[in-house]
Parts: sequence; C-alpha cells; structure tokens
Amino acid sequence: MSIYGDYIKSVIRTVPDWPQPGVNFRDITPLLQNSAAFRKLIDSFVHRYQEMDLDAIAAIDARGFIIGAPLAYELGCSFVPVRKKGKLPFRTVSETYTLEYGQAEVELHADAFRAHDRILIMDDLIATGGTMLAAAKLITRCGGQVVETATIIDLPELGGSQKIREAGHNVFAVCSFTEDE
Ligand SMILES: O=P(O)(O)OC[C@H]1O[C@H](OP(=O)(O)OP(=O)(O)O)[C@H](O)[C@@H]1O
Ligand SMILES: Nc1ncnc2[nH]cnc12
Repeated sequence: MSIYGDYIKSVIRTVPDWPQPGVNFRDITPLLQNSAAFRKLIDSFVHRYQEMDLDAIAAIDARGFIIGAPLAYELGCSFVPVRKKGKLPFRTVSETYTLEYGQAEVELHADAFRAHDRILIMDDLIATGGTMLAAAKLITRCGGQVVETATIIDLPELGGSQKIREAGHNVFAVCSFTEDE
C-alpha cells in the first residue's frame, strides 16, 4: 500500500450490484474528478517507479490507460496499449481470460517493444487477476521482462493478486478493499 493509500481509497466510490447483482463495483470516477487526489495517485506511482529504469508502461484497456499514460509521460518511458480484441490495426498477439463477470480477450502489437525491455503493467483494479495475468503472458511471449504489475485497487478476497504473485510477478496496489467495505 502507498503512503496515500487511505486517502485514495476514501475517494473511490462503491456501487453495489453493478453491473450485476452481487458485484460491488469500485468506481474510480470520483477520484479522477478530484484533481488533488488524481495528482497524489500519479505521484505515488512516480515515487515507486522513478528509479526502476523502466522502458515501457503497458497499460490495460480502458481504465489502465488513464493512469498509465501520465505515468509514462512523467517517467519518460514509452506507453504500450494492451487492448481489448479487435482494436489494434497491425499484427497482434492475443490471450483470452475470465473476468469477474464474463470472458474477454486482450491483444498487443507484436512489435510493441524490444526483446528484454523492462515493462511495468498497469491497470486500475485486480479482481480475479485474469486480465493482469493475460497481459503478463502476452508481454512475456513477446520477449518483454515484466518488472512489476501495478494497480490502484486490489480486491484480495477474489484471489487475483495472490495468483499473480504465484505466477512469479510482483504486485503493487495503492489500496485494497474487502468485500464488506
Ligand atoms: O482481475 P480481473 O477479474 O481480470 O478484473 C479486472 C479488470 O476488470 C476491469 O476491466 P473491464 O474489463 O471491466 O474493462 P474497462 O477497463 O474497459 O472498464 C478492470 O479495469 C480490470 O481491467
Ligand atoms: N468489482 C469491480 N469493480 C470495478 N471494476 C471491476 N472489474 C472487475 N471487478 C470489478
């Protein structure tokens, strides 16, 4: 958890039973509306990653882009979009995964980075971990080195962050929510 974790958590809204009954949706839009909170969020990531000699931030479509792009700008490294199926125009590699509420597929341009590049994967939230693990597999298949996976929100009870760690990747989360919060 980052030094601003409690503050960032306090500006995230929980919407019960969305998009389907039983899901507590963690909504980051109030955080994005609050310029002071958004700045602290990006600063937390900059603070953690500025000495890690990253080559690229690979951010996951769509909410991962919101934080991945300013971080890449601040760190002076490249931005790699990991997109939902059918959005990238060039040669792609893809990986299917299971969401908390459905199935999906992510894609990466085959030439998105150089072999051995040091890459941080960024997303807004880890639930089952399927999305992050699919992105990590893609990046590894393309020759990248996954230095860490980062997120604003971890939902540890859903087991995703644990699964990602068991697959051999570091996980950094700014804050976490239990099901009853
Ligand atoms: O750990 P998981 O169970 O894989 O779930 C986490 C993913 O689910 C959400 O994305 P979503 O597919 O809803 O897309 P969006 O960012 O386009 O809203 C979230 O932004 C993560 O990418
Ligand atoms: N509970 C949740 N809140 C927000 N985004 C999500 N993506 C998957 N599960 C989610």
